[in-house]
Amino acid sequence: MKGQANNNGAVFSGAGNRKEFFSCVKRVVVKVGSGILTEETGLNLKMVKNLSQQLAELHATGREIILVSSGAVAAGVRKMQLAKRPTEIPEKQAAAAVGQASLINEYELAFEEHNVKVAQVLLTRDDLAARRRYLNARNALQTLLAWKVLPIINENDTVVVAELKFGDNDNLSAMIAQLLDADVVINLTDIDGLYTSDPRTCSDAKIVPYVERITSALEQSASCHTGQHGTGGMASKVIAAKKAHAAGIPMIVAGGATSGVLKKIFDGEEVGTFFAPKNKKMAGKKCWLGFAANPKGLFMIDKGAANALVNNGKSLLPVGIKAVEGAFGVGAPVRVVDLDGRELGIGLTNYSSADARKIKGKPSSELESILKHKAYDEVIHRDNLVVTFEDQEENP
Ligand SMILES: Nc1ncnc2c1ncn2[C@@H]1O[C@H](COP(=O)(O)OP(=O)(O)O)[C@@H](O)[C@H]1O
Ligand SMILES: N[C@@H](CCC(=O)OP(=O)(O)O)C(=O)O
Repeated sequence: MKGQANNNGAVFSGAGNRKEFFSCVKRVVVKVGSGILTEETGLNLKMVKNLSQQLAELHATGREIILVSSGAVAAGVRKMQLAKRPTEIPEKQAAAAVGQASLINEYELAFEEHNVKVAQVLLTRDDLAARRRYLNARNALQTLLAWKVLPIINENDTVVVAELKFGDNDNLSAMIAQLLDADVVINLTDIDGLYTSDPRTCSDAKIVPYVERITSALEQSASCHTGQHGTGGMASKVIAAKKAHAAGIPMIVAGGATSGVLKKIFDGEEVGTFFAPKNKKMAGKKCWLGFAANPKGLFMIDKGAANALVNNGKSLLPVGIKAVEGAFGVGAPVRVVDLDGRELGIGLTNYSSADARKIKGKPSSELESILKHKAYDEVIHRDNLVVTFEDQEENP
């Protein structure tokens, strides 16, 4: 049996055991996409009310719910009666500001009907990249949950610049689940799950009810074609599922418009696509390092070192480093890639980029004579390394 308990006690023990798993789920991140939240005239108020009611029912069972809601840009576009979604960044950002106000206002009104208090949290990638700010965000969100308030999160689209974007809310919801050690991510979209290929272009596509591991073939089957208002399509959901999987958190992609979808999911019905988690939970600090930290440079390593890191749980020694890129100091997060450029992991470096360039390819016994000092044998110690590479078809 493949199962494991997390902090909140939810145990996933394999396909076919959804009911058992969901009966133990305590903390859940629900992500809702733009497509189902908007209609011709603006926000789809019926949908906002319907989802709020379902979420309030879940909240009343004592579960902790974090809502990641898209829809600000789409709502702003409609409110400003723009002919189409703007392509210019200032207009898109202005539309997000207009739309976010309507979005949170409608949620607040809808949740008030059920006596649930909500809070608006707008984040940029930068807020989670710095370790201290990551912990700040976690403390604030945990306080809201302790107060029984339901946080409604979106990317702070109005101020964020391209290189600091989460990219899409699928990704953001997986990172929030890691930040808060949630039991599950439920991604509600305009289609009832992952199909064998994009049903918009392939009429004989079939739904995939269960994904044990995300292979590159599966990634390729999920295209980045979106609905009218979406960002990232199914591709970004699969990438998000991969991040959640690596942290030991399952994710469900399901149709948000399916009647009573959340109840069905919590009753253990086989709706949507269930992405299984890895059978070992990743520690909070490693989640930050692997998925939120902003790498400042890169180590390219040889085959032997790649094998030692990925398959044998070893630290990175200077002898295996072939190239160093970037300018960084001691303690910075650095990406580790193999000779083909595939990311193997991210770690906190014991040596600056300048020193790493001097010692690359050298045995640890020579470090002292080269640098005139030697703090560590390892360039990245195992305890400060997150292996993100997971490809069952081909090991490095
Ligand atoms: N393999 C696939 N299975 C299901 N949907 C897919 C697939 N590939 C692409 N898609 C598209 O992804 C869309 C959902 O993504 P998106 O529009 O970004 O939704 P959201 O706004 O909910 O994030 C679907 O409408 C569908 O056309
Ligand atoms: N932050 C943006 C949504 C970005 C996004 O990922 O959209 P979607 O693919 O619809 O979940 C907004 O509120 O419009």
